[in-house]
Amino acid sequence: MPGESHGDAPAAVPLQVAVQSAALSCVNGHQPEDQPKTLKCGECAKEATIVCGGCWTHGYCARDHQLKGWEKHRPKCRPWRVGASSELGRFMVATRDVAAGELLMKDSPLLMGPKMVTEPICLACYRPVDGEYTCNGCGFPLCSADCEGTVDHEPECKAIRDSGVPVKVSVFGEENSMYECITPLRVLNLRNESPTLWNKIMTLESNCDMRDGTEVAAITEQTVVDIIHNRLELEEEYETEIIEKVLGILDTNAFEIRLPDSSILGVYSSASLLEHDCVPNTHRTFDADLNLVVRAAIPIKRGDHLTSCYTESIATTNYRQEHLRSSKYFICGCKRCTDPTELKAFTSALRCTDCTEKAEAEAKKKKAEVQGRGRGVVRGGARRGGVMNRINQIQTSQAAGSSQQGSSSSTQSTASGDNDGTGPWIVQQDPLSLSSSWKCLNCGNPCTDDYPERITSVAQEEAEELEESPTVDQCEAFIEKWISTFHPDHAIFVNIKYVLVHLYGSEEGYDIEELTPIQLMKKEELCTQVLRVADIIQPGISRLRGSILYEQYQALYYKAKAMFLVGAATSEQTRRIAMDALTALKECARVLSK
Ligand SMILES: C[S@@+](CC[C@H](N)C(=O)[O-])C[C@H]1O[C@@H](n2cnc3c(N)ncnc32)[C@H](O)[C@@H]1O
Repeated sequence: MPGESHGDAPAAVPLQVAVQSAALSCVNGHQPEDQPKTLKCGECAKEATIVCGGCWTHGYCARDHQLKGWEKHRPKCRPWRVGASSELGRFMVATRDVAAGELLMKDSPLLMGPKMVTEPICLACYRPVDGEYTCNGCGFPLCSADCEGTVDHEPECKAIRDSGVPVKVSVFGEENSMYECITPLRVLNLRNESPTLWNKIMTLESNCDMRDGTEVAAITEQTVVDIIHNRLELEEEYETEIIEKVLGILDTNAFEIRLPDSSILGVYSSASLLEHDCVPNTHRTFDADLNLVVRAAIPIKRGDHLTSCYTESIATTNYRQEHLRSSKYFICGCKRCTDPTELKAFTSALRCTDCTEKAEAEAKKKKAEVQGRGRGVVRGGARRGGVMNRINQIQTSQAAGSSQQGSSSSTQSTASGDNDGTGPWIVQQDPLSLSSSWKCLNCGNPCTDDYPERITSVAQEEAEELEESPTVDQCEAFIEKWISTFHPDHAIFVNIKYVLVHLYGSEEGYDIEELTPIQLMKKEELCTQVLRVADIIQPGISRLRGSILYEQYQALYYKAKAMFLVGAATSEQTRRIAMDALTALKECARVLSK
C-alpha cells in the first residue's frame, strides 16, 4: 500500500503453535497474562488464525491484516515470547535477532516493600529513619507525617493497628529483623484488596516443593508465620501454606532495588521470567519510577533464551552454585559453570606452587645468563632509576602489545597472564560435582582434599573484612599476600582490584590530580586486569564494565598529562595515550547510557 512500511513486520505464526506454547508455559495452573486466549483479528475482529511472530500474543485472521496492522502493533510488539520446559519452567526466547542495547521490556512493579532484614527505613519512601517520627497508627518509624497514611504502608499499618499492640523499633542504623513480615503482608493483603495483582503474583514460581523441609522454610515458619498468626492474630485470614507460598515467591522472584540510601524489594511480572545464566545476555536497570528496564547486553540471536544473573557474578563457581542451589533451588549448568576455567575467566582458580617455583627458578637462571652475557653493555646504557625507568618499561611493554603491561617480571605477577588454559592454575575438574578433584592445568598434579575450599574461605573472610573500610595500602598488601595462592583473576582479587581502582583517585592523599605517573599506570593496569574478566563474565553493556571504563579513561587522561609534563612522553606519544583515553570514555558512555 502506498506510504505504508511494513517490511520489518515479524513473520506470522499459526495460532495453533502459539496456543500449544501457551499451554506448555501455563505453569502452576495459571494462564499467564501475555499468552493468547480468545484471539480475534486485531484488524477486523474475525477469528484469528495466525499470531504475530514477534510477541506471539497478537492475533490476525490472515497475513495481509497482520501487515496492515503492523504500524499500530509495532509499539506494543516485543522481540521475545514465553516458552517452557520441564527443566527450566517458563523462560523467554528471542523471536528475532536483537542488537546490543535494544530495549526488551520495561516492567512496572507489581509490589514493593522492605527487604526481610534491613536497617530501619521509612515504610513509605524507603529512606533510612532515626526514630524521630513514628507512625501514629502502628508505631513503625517513618520519616515524616507526609509518609503516614500512604497506600503502600497501609497493609502492615492496619494489621498492627488491629492487633492493638504497636511496634517499637529502638535500634537504628543496623540490620533489624522486625521488618521481615512487612513485604509478605503486603502480598497477602492483595488477595482481598487487588485480586488481579494477587493472581499475577501467584503465577510466579514459588519452589514450594523444594523449600519444604529446608532450614530456610523452618526459620521462616518460626518467624514470619509466627508473627502473622500469633502477634497479629491473622491465623484465620492467612493459612500457613499460603504464607509459605508467598515467602517462596518472594525468595525466588523479588528483585533487589538499590536506592540512593537503602535497598528494597520489588516484584515484577515479565522480568521474573528471565532465566539465570552466570554470563547473562541482558542488562537490568531501574528508571526513576522504579520500572525495571531490561536491554540486550550483547547481540542476541533469534531462538536464544534471554538470561540474567541471579547471583554474584564476581564469585567462584562453588559460591554461585551454592547460592543458586540454596536460594533458587536449581543447579546452574551454564557454560561458565561447566567449564573448569570458567571460559578462561579463572575466577575460582588457585596457583600451583610447584609450577610457580619451577618457573621462578628457570626465570632466575635465564636472567643470570642474560646478565652474564650482557655485562658491560648494559652498564654503559645509563640505567635510569625510579619513575623514568618504570615509565620506559611500561612504554616498551605497551608498544609490544604485552598483556602483562607494567607488571614485574615475576612469575607471580598480579596481572592476568597465561590465560590460554595451560598455565600453572589449579582448577576443579568437574565444577558441578561437590566431590570433584582439583588439578593443575600445567603439571596435572592434584590438590589435597579440601585445601582449595579452605584457603578460599580464609582469604574471602579477610577480603570481606578489608572491604568494610579499605585503603590503597591495605588492598595492595592483601594482593601481595595472596598472589602466590590464587590466580590473579580470582574473584577475590577482582573484587579487591575493583575497590583499588576506585581508591586510586578518591582516597585522601590519592586524589586523581595528585597521582604520580607510576600510580596512574598502576590504576590503568588494574583497569585492564578487571576489564579482561568483565569482558568474559559480564560482556557488553554491564555496570562493571561501565564503571571500570570510566576509571580507565581517567587513568589514561591523567597519565598522558603527567607524562607530557615530566617530559616522559613526546607529543605524539601523549596524543596516542589521549586517544586511548577517548576510546575508553566513548565505550563507557555507550555502556552507561543504556
Ligand atoms: C525467577 S524464576 C524464573 C521463572 C520460572 N522459570 C517460572 O516458570 O516462573 C526462577 C526459577 O526458574 C528456574 N530457573 C531459572 N533459571 C534456571 C536455570 N538456568 N536452570 C534451571 N532452572 C532455572 C528455577 O526454578 C528458579 O528457581
